[in-house]
Amino acid sequence: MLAVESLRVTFRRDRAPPVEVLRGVSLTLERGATLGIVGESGSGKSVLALSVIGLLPRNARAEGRVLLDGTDLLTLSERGMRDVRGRRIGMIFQEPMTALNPAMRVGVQIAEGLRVRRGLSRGNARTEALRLLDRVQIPQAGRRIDSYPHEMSGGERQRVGIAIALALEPDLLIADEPTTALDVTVQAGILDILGDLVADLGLSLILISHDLGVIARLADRTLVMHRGAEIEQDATERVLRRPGHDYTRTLIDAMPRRARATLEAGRA
Ligand SMILES: Nc1ncnc2c1ncn2[C@@H]1O[C@H](COP(=O)(O)OP(=O)(O)OP(=O)(O)O)[C@@H](O)[C@H]1O
Repeated sequence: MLAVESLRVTFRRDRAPPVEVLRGVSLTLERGATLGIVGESGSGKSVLALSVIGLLPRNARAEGRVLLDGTDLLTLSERGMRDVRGRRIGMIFQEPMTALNPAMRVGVQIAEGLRVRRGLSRGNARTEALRLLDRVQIPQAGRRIDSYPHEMSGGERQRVGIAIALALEPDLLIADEPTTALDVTVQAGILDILGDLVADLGLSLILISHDLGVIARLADRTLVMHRGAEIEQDATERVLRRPGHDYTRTLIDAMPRRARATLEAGRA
């Protein structure tokens, strides 16, 4: 469903030469599949995600093609891209607090997209918001629907972020470091939810993380990035068992001990 072809992104800077931060990256993603993108900070993972959803800053120039079911998103107008964003491609960010309005009850925030973009009545939008909160496993959703973001834990806020993305029924979700701000047990819960959504709803998922342990839990295929370029891209199991590059080996060595133990057990 998604094919990125030779994507180059350059940032213009005042009086300094432009910097190329993506240097010809290509990837493909099948419907219902999960692609992991891993690499250290600054390798270009977020810039790649922003290119796909058309949210690059104004000083950026993108070349290449980003094909969603054959349509090149880089050629769409801002208005055309607004239709794609949310409805076709949902985005989940690292820090859910920045994506949520602190002064609005979470149920209202989920319902807003349902009313404005899916045309649901106020009552139906609330019912659907409740169903979505259940879907992302917020306990006592009937009561929590009227909570404000600050009344929820970090993990619950991220679940609300996922519910907001799901509300528009996208067929592709991009999760950029969705668990980095959370502690390990909460992290596992969020990853389980994302895995269930892919399995139950047939969503495609791009999961971005600097942590190969996170990627290994969910991704069928993994793209390893370094300094804006692809290092390798293959079935996740292959990347983990037979890394084709020293850089990938460094990332495997940096995996938390527990994730590595699971991997070793799988190998034995
Ligand atoms: N608005 C911008 N203007 C100029 N350079 C930028 C801008 N945004 C990102 N960059 C540069 O692009 C490069 C890639 O950044 P990006 O955020 O994609 O990395 P990343 O792999 O997602 O890292 P992190 O995990 O820290 O977010 C970095 O060198 C960064 O400094």
